[in-house]
Amino acid sequence: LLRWNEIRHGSFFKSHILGCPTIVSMDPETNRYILMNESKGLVPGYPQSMLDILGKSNIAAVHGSTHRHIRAALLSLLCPSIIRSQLLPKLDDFMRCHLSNWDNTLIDIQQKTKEVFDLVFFFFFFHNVELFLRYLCCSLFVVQMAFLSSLNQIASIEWESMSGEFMLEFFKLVLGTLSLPINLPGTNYHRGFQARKNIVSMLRRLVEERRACPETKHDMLGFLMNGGEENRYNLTDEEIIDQMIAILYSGYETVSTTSMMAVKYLHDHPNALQELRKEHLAIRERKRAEDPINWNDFKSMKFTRSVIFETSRLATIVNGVLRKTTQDMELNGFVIPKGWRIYVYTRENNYDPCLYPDPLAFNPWRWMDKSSESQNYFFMFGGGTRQCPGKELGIAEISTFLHYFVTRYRWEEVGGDKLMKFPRVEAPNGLHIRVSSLPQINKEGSYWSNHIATSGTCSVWYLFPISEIGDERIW
Ligand code: HEM
Repeated sequence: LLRWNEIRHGSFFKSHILGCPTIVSMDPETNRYILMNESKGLVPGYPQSMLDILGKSNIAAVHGSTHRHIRAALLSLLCPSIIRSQLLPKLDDFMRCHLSNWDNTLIDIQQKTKEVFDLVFFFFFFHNVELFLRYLCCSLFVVQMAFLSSLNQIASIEWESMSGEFMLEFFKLVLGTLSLPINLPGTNYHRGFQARKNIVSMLRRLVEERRACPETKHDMLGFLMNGGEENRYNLTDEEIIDQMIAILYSGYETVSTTSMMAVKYLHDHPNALQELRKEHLAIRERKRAEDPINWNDFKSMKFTRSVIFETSRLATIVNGVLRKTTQDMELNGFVIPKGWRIYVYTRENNYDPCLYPDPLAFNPWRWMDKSSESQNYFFMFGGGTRQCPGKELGIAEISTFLHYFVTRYRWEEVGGDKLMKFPRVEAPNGLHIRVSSLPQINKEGSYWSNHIATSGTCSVWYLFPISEIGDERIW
């Protein structure tokens, strides 16, 4: 067996992360072994600040039978039948509404995707959004929202600014999880911890209000509280609250950044955009303008799924995952002492030419063969018993966003915006695009050109027969 000071580079080496001795593993085979063998003592090893702020019942903080129990509850919440019957209709409703009025605008698509995907979780969690907002009024923002009486009366601007306030607390929490655990006023950790307290007390009162009311709400919170009809999972209030935070935290940024990067890659690869648009226009052509996309439509989006995988691979939205050893153990010819962290660094695997020929090319077609998703080193959503339970929901969210985006709009980049891929994917000054409407097609096969003129709130539409225009929607 080798000593650690003999090896400082290559695909398996020692470093330090946040003061802890950490092995960085980039070897696909070793990474697979680590992810598949939690039961041998390779448990999640996230930093103390993250565990403190996300809560001790959080799914990433628990192991063994507790993990299995909580994971089963989350999986039942995020499973295909719930996505099909409950989440997809909400998603459609939400995206249809939020992706309107972008015509002739200059937008920062990074900012927009963040806003859109932050808000979407409120719709999933809180069936009765009005109740949630009233609740927030009582606890945080007494004056602003007191006059609201029903969801229909909530102007989207007010709704957005309200949830914006909640998100401010949530952003502090997120920053805190990425800081050194020094609990002094002014530190990110301290602010994050305070934000956790605020969020927990709000959610606790919400859970208590729900308990006091006999009616079961059919939303994520209702499901976590009741485990479906038969109360199968029986989570404590603390566990429920920590899982709500876990879901918000895990879906935060992963989905919005993948969407932003998909928009970027599609812009730079017109062939891929053309193929994607063809797929989505074919869905729209089977429907009336007001028809939502349903499960069958979602399942038919094969090229869209490929675009999402290729975007996750090439941009590498998640660089890797952290584990720690619960005992001394041998790994890859080395003895790793108990308590050391292992950074299962999957970024390199995404650019391995043996796994992905011409790895730096954006080529969604490489995913069109269904078996590519089940290859052994596909780690973009993790692996083993910790594989992302939100994978299918994340894909459904991005697909619905892309559906309304590419069927309603065309866009061009303003240009000059910097894009960073490491240590995290972001556009430090935003990614600005100029958006214009795409001519629409109705079920009978005639186009209506997006508004020719707008006066106040009234838009003038003009119908063109297909024969006069030709199929100019697809470029
Ligand atoms: C493109 C979007 C997403 C990506 C790339 C992604 C990636 C990942 C990865 C790599 C892991 C493994 C973490 C580990 O092994 O320690 C993970 C776990 C997890 N993800 Fe996702 N995720 C995405 C979307 C979501 C969404 C939308 C949700 C919630 C609805 C979610 C909820 C979770 C949860 C709860 C875990 C922890 C699972 C466990 O510890 O058993 N993720 N995700």
